[in-house]
Amino acid sequence: MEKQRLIQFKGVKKKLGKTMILDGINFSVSAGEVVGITGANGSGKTTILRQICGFLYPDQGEVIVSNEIVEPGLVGKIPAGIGALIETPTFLPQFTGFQNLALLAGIQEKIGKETIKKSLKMVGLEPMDKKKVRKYSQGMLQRLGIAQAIMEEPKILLLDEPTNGLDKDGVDLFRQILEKQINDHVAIILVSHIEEEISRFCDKVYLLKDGKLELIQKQKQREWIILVRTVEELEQLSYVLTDFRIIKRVGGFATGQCKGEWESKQELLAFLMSYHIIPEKIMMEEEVVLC
Ligand SMILES: Nc1ncnc2c1ncn2[C@@H]1O[C@H](COP(=O)(O)OP(=O)(O)OP(=O)(O)O)[C@@H](O)[C@H]1O
Repeated sequence: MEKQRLIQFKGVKKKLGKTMILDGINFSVSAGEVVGITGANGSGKTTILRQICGFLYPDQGEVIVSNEIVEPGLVGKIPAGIGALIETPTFLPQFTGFQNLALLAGIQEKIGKETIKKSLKMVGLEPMDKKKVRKYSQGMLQRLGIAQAIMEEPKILLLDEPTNGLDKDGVDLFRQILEKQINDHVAIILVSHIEEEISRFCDKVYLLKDGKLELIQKQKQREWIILVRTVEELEQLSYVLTDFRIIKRVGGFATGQCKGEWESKQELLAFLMSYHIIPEKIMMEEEVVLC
């Protein structure tokens, strides 16, 4: 069964000032899919996100969100079902993080206090912290921005440089959140300059250059951890896997790491078994971080 396409760009052209920023853009994002967009500063990545939110409209072509053409008339109001973190999030400085989210949620009247608290906890912020947002660090603001984007359990999530300013714990929490959103079949666009981030999470990656989108990665590259009993087996792995490296032992086993496009552990296991290698265990990188 074909997955539901939640975002579609059809021949979208957009001029800003005298420059043609988007010059015939075509792409789509389905439920549960993560599409990455990368490109130089000023190439127009945020312009794409703004059009999905209805902050800007194409000069030519169509932007279709949840089966509806985005048309003028809703300026400044993000359509229902979209969670967005676009550029540096702005909040009211005299209020706490919780109060800010409660105010934003109050506008839509869709979620209660407990859901807001849950979102804050997911990003590692203490819901009842009395600290005002004006005293937040950049990383805390970014965490609050992510909480705001996910709190209404959107069907579509737009993330512009989401790990900006996050420390290692923040990045780990973000990874867990993204995994959850994918499992919940959210359609996600991730704009990022960080190659590692974009290649790990995205099913497809586009480069935006001179107003055109070029597909530069077709499938998600995940990091896999493979545990085996002997050093000889590690050596065998290094022959059959590209980009294979030996890492610190996990759980007492000889351990290696590689990058690859397998959809599941079973798929990787089948690949290794075709070379008569039977690993002790296969893990995804994030599982090792967690243990
Ligand atoms: N209202 C406007 N009028 C004229 N030009 C604009 C306007 N808004 C944005 N631009 C220009 O459009 C181009 C694309 O901007 P956009 O913010 O989409 O780029 P970006 O790829 O997101 O950049 P960055 O990586 O720096 O965030 C930039 O050159 C910007 O200066």
